[in-house]
Amino acid sequence: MEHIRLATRESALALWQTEHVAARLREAHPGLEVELVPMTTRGDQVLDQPLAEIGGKGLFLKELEVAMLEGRADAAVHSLKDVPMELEGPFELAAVLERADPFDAFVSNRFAALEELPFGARVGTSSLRRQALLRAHRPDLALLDLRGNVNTRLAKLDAGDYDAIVLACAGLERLGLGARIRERLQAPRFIPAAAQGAVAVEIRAGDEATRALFAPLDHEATRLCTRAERAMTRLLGGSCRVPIAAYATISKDRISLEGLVGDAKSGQTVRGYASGPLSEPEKLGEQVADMLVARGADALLP
Ligand SMILES: NCc1[nH]cc(CCC(=O)O)c1CC(=O)O
Repeated sequence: MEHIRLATRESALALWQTEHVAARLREAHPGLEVELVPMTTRGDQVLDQPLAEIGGKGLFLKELEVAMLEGRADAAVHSLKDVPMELEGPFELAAVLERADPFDAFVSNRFAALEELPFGARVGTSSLRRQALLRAHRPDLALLDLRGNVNTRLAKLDAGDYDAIVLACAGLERLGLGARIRERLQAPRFIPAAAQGAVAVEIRAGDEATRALFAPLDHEATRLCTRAERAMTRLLGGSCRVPIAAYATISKDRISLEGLVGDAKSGQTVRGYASGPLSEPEKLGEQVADMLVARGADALLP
């Protein structure tokens, strides 16, 4: 193969991530011609409704998958966080790149940390997981919906619509906006969404030539951690409609997984934790999912 076309969303973050994949590909295969094929998705178009309400899995994937099926693209680059826990149709993941900062960022023009917000402050986020975690720590806050790409969200904060907003550190840093992070909301206090901070490459299932091109970009530790996180989330019926958090780390030859199920309205949370061998990340995900259910998570799930 001398030429490869990468489907991408048109947001600044998506373009950065796809340019990053393109650069890594050119580095791994000198002489390979890499072309970007930008497009918009339904998730980018419908901005007046919370994602949890638009529903439909893979809101950010469909148009990119159609482009692959119609032969207009050979691969699609996604934030793995936005990829459904189970890929639908004839697709597979060819690579999961090394994860950037997996945590959420507290961003504010007036306050240096979540704990410094005054009683009843207005915080913007439309992620049910972030709402549940914010409620759990600060039941007094007024949580307001906030949609749109990273720059749109920052513009709404700057316009004074919110006292603070919460979004992914990885997205801010990739866009050169790391200086806007006032506090990193780290685990175990704040657990991220499955695969937050990881970029993945999707291809047509069985396309071995394309899969081989991406093999050098795959990062084993990130792949193992995100497999455990995604298995746990999938077993709990996870989508954007439920506040589910999952975060795995590797130390030596063990993988550890922290899981959480919450309720965005009440701020109630159930937590679970386990560790296991590197060879069975899905089994670890299943163990933590079972633990969460045994501790009452099903009462919080729809
Ligand atoms: N849901 C949108 C989305 N998908 C991935 C990221 C950030 C980058 C990443 O997690 O890899 C974001 C923005 C955000 O959550 O603030």
